[in-house]
Amino acid sequence: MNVQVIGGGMSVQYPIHMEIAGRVCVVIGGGRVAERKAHVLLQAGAHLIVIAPTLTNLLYQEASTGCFFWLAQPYEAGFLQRVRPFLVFCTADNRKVNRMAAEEARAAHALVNVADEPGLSDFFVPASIRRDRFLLTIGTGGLSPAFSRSLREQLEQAFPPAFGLWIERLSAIRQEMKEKLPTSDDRQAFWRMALSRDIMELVKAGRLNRAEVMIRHAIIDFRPKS
Ligand SMILES: C[C@@]1(CC(=O)O)c2cc3[nH]c(cc4nc(cc5[nH]c(cc(n2)[C@H]1CCC(=O)O)[C@@](C)(CC(=O)O)[C@@H]5CCC(=O)O)C(CC(=O)O)=C4CCC(=O)O)c(CCC(=O)O)c3CC(=O)O
Ligand SMILES: NC(=O)C1=CN([C@@H]2O[C@H](COP(=O)(O)OP(=O)(O)OC[C@H]3O[C@@H](n4cnc5c(N)ncnc54)[C@H](O)[C@@H]3O)[C@@H](O)[C@H]2O)C=CC1
Repeated sequence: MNVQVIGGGMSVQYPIHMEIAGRVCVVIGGGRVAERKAHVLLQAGAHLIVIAPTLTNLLYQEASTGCFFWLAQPYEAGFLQRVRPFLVFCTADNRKVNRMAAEEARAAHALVNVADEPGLSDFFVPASIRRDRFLLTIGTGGLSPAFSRSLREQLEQAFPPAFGLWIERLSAIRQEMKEKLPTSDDRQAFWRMALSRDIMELVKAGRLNRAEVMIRHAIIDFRPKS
């Protein structure tokens, strides 16, 4: 079969929320940047290995309680070939070490993030707001990480903890609607109508019961096309 690869050439990034639970991920370096990357990896359930001669105090405590495996030494060539990780983060404060590790990671078919040379990265880490399964991410294509952070700080308060519970409730109603409305077009029309601004305001105010009642009223009023 003759397969043609079509497209490519655009220099904007593809947004993706990745499942990494149980996958082996390696962070090289144990400083402030490593700490940020490691925490998001641990939250997502990665099997984390950190390779660094020194750790921040917080990472040291976490390593001591078994949150991740700490290889307490400088990065050594050959390690990534043996471990074959899924994701590799090069965050040493040494450009040569990061470059060498990135090259080896790529040879081992891992996806690589290089903290001091964005041009060598397969992906960037966005700023994020998480409320359980709800996840909002912000990126600038590497142009201004400080802007990503500042916007994240400004948006935090617009997403109260109730968001996590709310999407769990929506998921339950969604399952019910799959039975009530058999066609995908009707379900799409229903949710576009039901998730109104009023509902969003109720959720933001933590009034989840009231918001759910309004959605359930919308179910009664909804007239499917098919
Ligand atoms: C390309 C990318 C690669 C990657 O790391 O994935 C990258 C690269 C670099 N960052 C640098 C600096 C800073 N990074 C931050 C903060 C964050 N950086 C993050 C991501 C990313 N940073 C990716 C692009 C994301 C995007 O597209 O916007 C965040 C969002 C996520 C996270 O790291 O977890 C996290 C905020 C988390 C939060 O709080 O919400 C701050 C602000 C601060 O710390 O206050 C500064 C100082 C100010 C400044 O320089 O802007 C430098 C120069 C280093 C140097 O000068 O030595 C490089 C290298 C270069 O640009 O050459
Ligand atoms: N991408 C990003 O978000 C950012 C990237 N940076 C860049 O990231 C790098 C790290 O910054 P910080 O974490 O603030 O530095 P840091 O000084 O807090 O930590 C450096 C870490 O690298 C480790 N290290 C040094 N040599 C090593 C080796 N051979 N093998 C393994 N680990 C080694 C040290 O033990 C230490 O844990 C710098 O190059 C900095 O320019 C800085 C800020 C943000």
